[in-house]
Amino acid sequence: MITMNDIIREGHPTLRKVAEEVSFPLSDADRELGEKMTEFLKNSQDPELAEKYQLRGGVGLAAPQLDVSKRMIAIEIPNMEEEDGEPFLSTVMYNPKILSHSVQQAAIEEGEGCLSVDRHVPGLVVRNAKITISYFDQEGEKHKLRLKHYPAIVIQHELDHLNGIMFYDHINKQNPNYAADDVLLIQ
Ligand SMILES: Cc1nc(NNC(=O)[C@H](CC2CCCC2)CN(O)CO)c(F)c(N2CCN3CCOC[C@@H]3C2)n1
Ligand code: NI
Repeated sequence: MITMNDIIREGHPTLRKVAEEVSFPLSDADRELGEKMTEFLKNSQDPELAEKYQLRGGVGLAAPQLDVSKRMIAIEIPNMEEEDGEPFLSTVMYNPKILSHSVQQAAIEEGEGCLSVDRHVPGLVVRNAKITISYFDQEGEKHKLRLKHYPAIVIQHELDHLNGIMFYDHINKQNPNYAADDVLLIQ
């Protein structure tokens, strides 16, 4: 199983690389890696397992964070309403791509963190509020998905990792908490 030891930290060159597209049919390695990434996120959201294996909570994970420079991300966004309900979005996306996005921008009010960053970096990370993405699933089926607000932000954070971008690259140097007044702040 993936633990924090498998996650590379800022300063590791792979985090600044543009990752390579995945080819289909998936190799066993790429298939298995996707499954392990999902397993990590689920474990990290289980209080007992997170405690037992000292996992930091995660709702997304990108292959470059495991020193695998491939365009694949795992997303595990729980259902905010009922606790043990079906997750809002639980999937591994291969070769994800933003097809279009809103002019409207949004940011998580308390800022972002990253499993590859062992420090708190304060500041607003302004992103597109709505995105339309395409991606391939494990079977090579192409999907198109429209997302907004919190899930859209999570996906953009992960897509950044595939292009060697870290969340703090987006933070305003002069005034980290600056956001134009039309930027939607998300709890
Ligand atoms: C927002 C949030 N970020 C958590 N961590 N950071 C991450 O996921 C990084 C990616 C996120 C940082 C901001 C946008 C994407 C990982 N990244 O570095 C991958 O590139 C959380 F853990 C978390 N939640 C809320 C839901 N909760 C359900 C119960 O279990 C705990 C869990 C905590 N929400
Ligand atoms: Ni991250």
